[in-house]
Amino acid sequence: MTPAARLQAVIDLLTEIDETPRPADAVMSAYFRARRYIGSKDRTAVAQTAYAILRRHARLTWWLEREGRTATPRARVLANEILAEGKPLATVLELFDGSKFGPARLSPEELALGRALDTHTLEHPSMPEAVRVECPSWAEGPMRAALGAQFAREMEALLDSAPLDLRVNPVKANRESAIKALSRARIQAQPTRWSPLGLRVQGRPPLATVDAFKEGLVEIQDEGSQLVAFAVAPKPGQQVVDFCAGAGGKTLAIAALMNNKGRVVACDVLAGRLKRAAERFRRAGLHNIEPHPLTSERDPWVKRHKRKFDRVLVDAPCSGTGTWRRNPDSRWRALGPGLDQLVPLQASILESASRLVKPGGRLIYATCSMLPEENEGQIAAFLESHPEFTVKPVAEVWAEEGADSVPAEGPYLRLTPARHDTDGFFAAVLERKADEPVTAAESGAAGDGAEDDAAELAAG
Ligand SMILES: C[S@@+](CC[C@H](N)C(=O)[O-])C[C@H]1O[C@@H](n2cnc3c(N)ncnc32)[C@H](O)[C@@H]1O
Repeated sequence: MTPAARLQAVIDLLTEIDETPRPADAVMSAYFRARRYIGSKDRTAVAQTAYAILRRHARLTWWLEREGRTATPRARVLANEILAEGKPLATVLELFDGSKFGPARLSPEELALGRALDTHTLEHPSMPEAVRVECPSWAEGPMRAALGAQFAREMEALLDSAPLDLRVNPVKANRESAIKALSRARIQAQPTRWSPLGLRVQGRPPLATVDAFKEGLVEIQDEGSQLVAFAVAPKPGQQVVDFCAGAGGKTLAIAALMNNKGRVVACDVLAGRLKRAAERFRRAGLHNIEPHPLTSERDPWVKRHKRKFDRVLVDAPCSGTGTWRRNPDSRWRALGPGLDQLVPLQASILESASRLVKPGGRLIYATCSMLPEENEGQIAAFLESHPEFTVKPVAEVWAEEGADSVPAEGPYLRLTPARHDTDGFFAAVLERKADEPVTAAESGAAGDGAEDDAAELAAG
């Protein structure tokens, strides 16, 4: 591809991303799959530029609006070449060359825009801080509340691209043997700082073709996500529910920590996700996982299994603010329900899943959000109406597991990219009192009894 053709491909990609409600990485994969003739070097260059523009979205838009322009994909690419790539206008004119596969020549208005931006750089002294750190207006208040003086530092860290972390599967390997197996495929990996099973890989090797991955010695999992699984602290032989198992990332880690002994029920309302997760379970050599699709968080299955489980993990659907490094477009686009829907859903899931916990058992609530209303706020509201649960400090859980250091803050696990170089994660461990009697609400007298009771009778 010529440099001009690469630029046109970036414009095409950004146009598709703007026009569909699918995440940018899915759009990019589909785009390149449909154009197999694009070689790997070109693919990397095009994807890198497109991602860089997504990461500079607020700043590029600020400049364009300042010049009275709409932030179209073409305008953003033009502004990016000048402001962020530092190319002089004369060079940019050579790229917008009107050639067969290149971008059309600049219109007189675009030329005027180019002249106005020429010699400037991406950041400007009068740019508001939230724009400079790419924080969308809907998240600025809660992010400032959560991060205080660390707001700008954490937001800047969320602009980096995420490292590639692996979790060693203890059923098949240990860190040393996994590092050796990876090095045979010329992949360099270092132990991670916090997770005893974590490895951080250099670069972006194509893992799907590597034996250590295909044979289930390692799984791709952010170190923060691994730490959430450690906070569950499951024991071999226990009964565990992963209530929002999704693609099974944490289910795999939990089942492996149990060394294939006991049972992990992997639930989710999306049966398709659980089905796809089954292939990962097989590759990891884990036989103690039972997928169980739910109709909703109040599926009759919950009542039939109340107080049966030692550990219940609620890895709740959330705003995903902690994963902005990974999905740079997600902060700008409504790819799922908003906070006004998520917060009540999280509360409802937590409420329902809590019924599964046996006396003395633990309920672990986690999100990949950095917003207090999805995290501490949910725990405070839950504890208010559930005196039968108490907070078990994560540091205590860690100490019981023999781990020496834990990135806990107060009683909770609270990970942030700038401090821990992981995705942003929150986890709280709640323990049900061992001698707690069944309440009226639990026995079904609080409004949800009738249909559950009918289902329970039907199921015998
Ligand atoms: C944060 S994701 C889970 C990620 C997964 N635990 C992992 O580690 O790969 C949240 C999951 O909650 C599921 N979910 C959404 N609403 C739900 C509900 N009402 N009950 C149970 N799961 C739900 C979503 O389908 C999604 O897979």
